Amino acid sequence: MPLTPDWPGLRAHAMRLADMPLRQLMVADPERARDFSLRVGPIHACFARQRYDRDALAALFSLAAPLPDAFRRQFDGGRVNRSEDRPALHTALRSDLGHGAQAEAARRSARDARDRMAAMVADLESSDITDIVNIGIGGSDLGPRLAVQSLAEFDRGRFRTHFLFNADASGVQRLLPQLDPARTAVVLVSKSFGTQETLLNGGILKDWLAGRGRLYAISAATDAAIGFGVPADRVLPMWDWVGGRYSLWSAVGFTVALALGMRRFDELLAGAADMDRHVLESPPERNLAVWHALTLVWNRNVLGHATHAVLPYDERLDLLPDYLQQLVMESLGKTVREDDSASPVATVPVLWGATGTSSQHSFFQALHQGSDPVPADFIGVVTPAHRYPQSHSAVLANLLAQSEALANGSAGSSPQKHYPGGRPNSLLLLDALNPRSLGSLLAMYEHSVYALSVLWGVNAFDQWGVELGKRLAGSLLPVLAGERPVDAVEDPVTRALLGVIRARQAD
Ligand SMILES: O=P(O)(O)OC[C@H]1O[C@H](O)[C@H](O)[C@@H](O)[C@@H]1O
Repeated sequence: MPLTPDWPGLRAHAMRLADMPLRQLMVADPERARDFSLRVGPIHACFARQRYDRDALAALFSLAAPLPDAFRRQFDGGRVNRSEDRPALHTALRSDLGHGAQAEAARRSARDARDRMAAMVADLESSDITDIVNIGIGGSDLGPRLAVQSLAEFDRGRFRTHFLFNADASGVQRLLPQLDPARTAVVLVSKSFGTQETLLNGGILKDWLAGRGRLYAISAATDAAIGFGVPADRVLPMWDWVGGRYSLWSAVGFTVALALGMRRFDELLAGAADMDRHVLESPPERNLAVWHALTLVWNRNVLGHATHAVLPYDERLDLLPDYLQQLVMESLGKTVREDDSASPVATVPVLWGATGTSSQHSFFQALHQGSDPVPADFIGVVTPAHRYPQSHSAVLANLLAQSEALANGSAGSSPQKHYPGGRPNSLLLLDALNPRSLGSLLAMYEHSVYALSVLWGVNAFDQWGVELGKRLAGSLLPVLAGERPVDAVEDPVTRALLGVIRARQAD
């Protein structure tokens, strides 16, 4: 049963704790820092700075009853994507925990694709190709770009990698002069092979290659990719049972494998598989994804916080907030439940964020003294990959200080200098940032998102909300190209704006 606004006792707990300073919760329960923490593989998670105590937490965990079965259903290939009547078997791309024919068949396809991908990586390595251009958007871009960027220390340097994602061709214009078409491999990543941005950039690059270099595609629409001009033996598969934002673990990670090598790519998958096992086999109270999801429910539905920040204290994780925005907001940005009823409770918070320490010098003022408390996930890395220990100590000191300051606040000498505190946050500390720990971290968020979708009763695996804008853009394209008159546009505001654009372009 999805959540309803009258969950037993939760609001009563929240009211009981409403006036209690977060600092007081620590004083009242000296074991809290230890007991509100969880270690899973390379991740130490700390929930001690959330606005709940043991009794409230116990009540919150009572919501987790449906989750173990729901996880099992997803891993086994149950049709958890109800609106499209499909399973969501991204877990079969990296672990062998799913039972039954569906999961087994998915694993077989995934293994075949991985082996073909490994052969293609080896073939490219022994070629004279120097540059890889990955073209995709959303789930066909953010995962590979995040992995390549955040794991740059593991890049073997065999290829230079580039990413084109936006319809805005400024990126293409800047990139092409740096490349030699004869030594460039273009990788088109598109599950649907119908995405406007990808086809636009792909078309430009295909013309520029003019038969030189190499063209690859990763797609579930193999025929469309071949029709576009990609040789059949250079098309790697995707499947309708993997959502774009859950697809890093598939051949969508081709560019990651080219940058880091297959061994590192397999480590990324192994890290995700470690988290899969943890999530599937741990009881809710010791289950990191469940605890993470319930904490979000507490902050969103019980305390009413409308936004949530992700604050990685490591510049290599610069793209993580963007990646999680798609994962969380595209999966959970829905208010109609799977049975078509309207959700009686709020669902996804606006997720946003940026790396510390730089964001401390931009938006942290509002986090400390703004009118809306913003719950946050602080993400830190214990051991750096560089040889500047003083800098790293500074980063960790700031991470710990900000988490503490937001939670505890401080009485000021004047109202202007008063820090109210009471701003809840969690910490996720990775031992080090490497393929395995990144895989575990991303998989944890995936499972947390799925748990939330079960609790809210929404489908985490469709994204109907993005279609209307695409349709409208498609109908405006001929007008902008001058093939249809502006007058044919129905909406008066769009019509007026098109008039302005036309007039300016004619100047
Ligand atoms: O991989 P593609 O089919 O090109 O899709 C790329 C992206 O575009 C769509 O608009 C969806 O909102 C995303 O979920 C998807 O990842």
